[in-house]
Amino acid sequence: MQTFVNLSCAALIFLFQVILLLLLLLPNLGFVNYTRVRRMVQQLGIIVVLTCLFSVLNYGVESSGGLSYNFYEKTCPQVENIIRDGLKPVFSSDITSPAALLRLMFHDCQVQGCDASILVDQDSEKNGSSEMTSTKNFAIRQRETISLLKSMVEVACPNQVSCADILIMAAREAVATSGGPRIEVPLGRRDSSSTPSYELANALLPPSTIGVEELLQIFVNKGMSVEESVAIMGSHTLGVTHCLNIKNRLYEGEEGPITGMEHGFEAFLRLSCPKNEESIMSKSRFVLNDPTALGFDNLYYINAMSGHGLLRIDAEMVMDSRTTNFVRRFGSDQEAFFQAFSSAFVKLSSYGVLVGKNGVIRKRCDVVD
Ligand code: HEM
Ligand SMILES: [Ca+2]
Ligand SMILES: [Ca+2]
Repeated sequence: MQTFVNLSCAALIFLFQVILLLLLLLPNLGFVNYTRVRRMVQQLGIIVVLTCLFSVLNYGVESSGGLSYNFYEKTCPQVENIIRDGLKPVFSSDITSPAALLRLMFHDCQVQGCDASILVDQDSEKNGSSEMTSTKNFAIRQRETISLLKSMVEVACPNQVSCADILIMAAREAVATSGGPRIEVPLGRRDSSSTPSYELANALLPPSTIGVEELLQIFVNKGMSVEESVAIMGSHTLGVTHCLNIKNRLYEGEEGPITGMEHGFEAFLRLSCPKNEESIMSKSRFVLNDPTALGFDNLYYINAMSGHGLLRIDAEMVMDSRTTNFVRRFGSDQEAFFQAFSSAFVKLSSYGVLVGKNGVIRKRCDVVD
């Protein structure tokens, strides 16, 4: 879009220059008042230049909530390469790390915006226990990878790049490396200087039981369309869900078949997640989010349509009249999913961020001074 604005402006300005040149060069035809026409064209030209300047500047700021696509151009031009190279050994030593990094990003952004608050390990005197102690953050992993990347970035460009931006860039790499789209993300986030309480995290992170209504409330409030809200749930094309997050759907108060779940799959889940298991194994049992849990593809939608979705939201999105067409389209057109996912990712990662003089650039991601 920004390129489009720039190109249109350049084209308009060029057109006015050509008209002015023609007016200067063409022989005076007598029946046209050239001085008046030239003055009019000049005035119009000035208006076009000013409007263009305004919209180009304005677009850069407004489109991404104060973030920009070339934020570290002068202060740390190599930052994206450092992140990409730094992640290679992480991705190859732990094939499940891309899923963890993508979820980490959502859980940071959902509580007080994408400000790296989730990385802080200190309890705050004012707020009590840190956000990570919330049960909703169960099985959140890979926080230490962001600290590792931060230490690499600090060597090259000290005190310039926020942990919040590093987290977004890492999540973007996670999607791309798993076969998903390569998303251009605007940068310039700053880190929170305090850690929110675990109560805030508890209140803001969605429970595993939400339906379409709550889903739309969460994401439409962040400026997403219904299509983008359905697309961001496609994140569940990666990773796993632990049994404790689906037990309520499988067992609680359910005698008959589970709404929207195929019988064979229901039987499989009951076997994979036994009801009254007391052993230490029970907490670590999990099932795949979709059959290609390491690949970022559109199988999540195809899977949900065949009644193999794990969470209530997976089944409801297929049945609800507001979302069903998008689920179908993403299931049959991966490119459409990738496009909507990319714009949803940018919106999620730009919502309510700290920019400019707000927030800080932390020295260490796990500590606020
Ligand atoms: C708003 C509705 C959402 C709900 C109710 C939800 C719920 C869940 C649950 C229950 C799990 C399983 C956690 C576990 O048991 O280990 C999970 C995993 C995951 N979620 Fe979500 N989620 C939502 C949105 C998102 C969004 C917006 C993203 C990314 C932008 C995301 C990315 C992931 C990923 C990648 C995993 C797999 C993590 C792993 O394997 O380590 N989720 N989600
Ligand atoms: Ca946060
Ligand atoms: Ca997949």
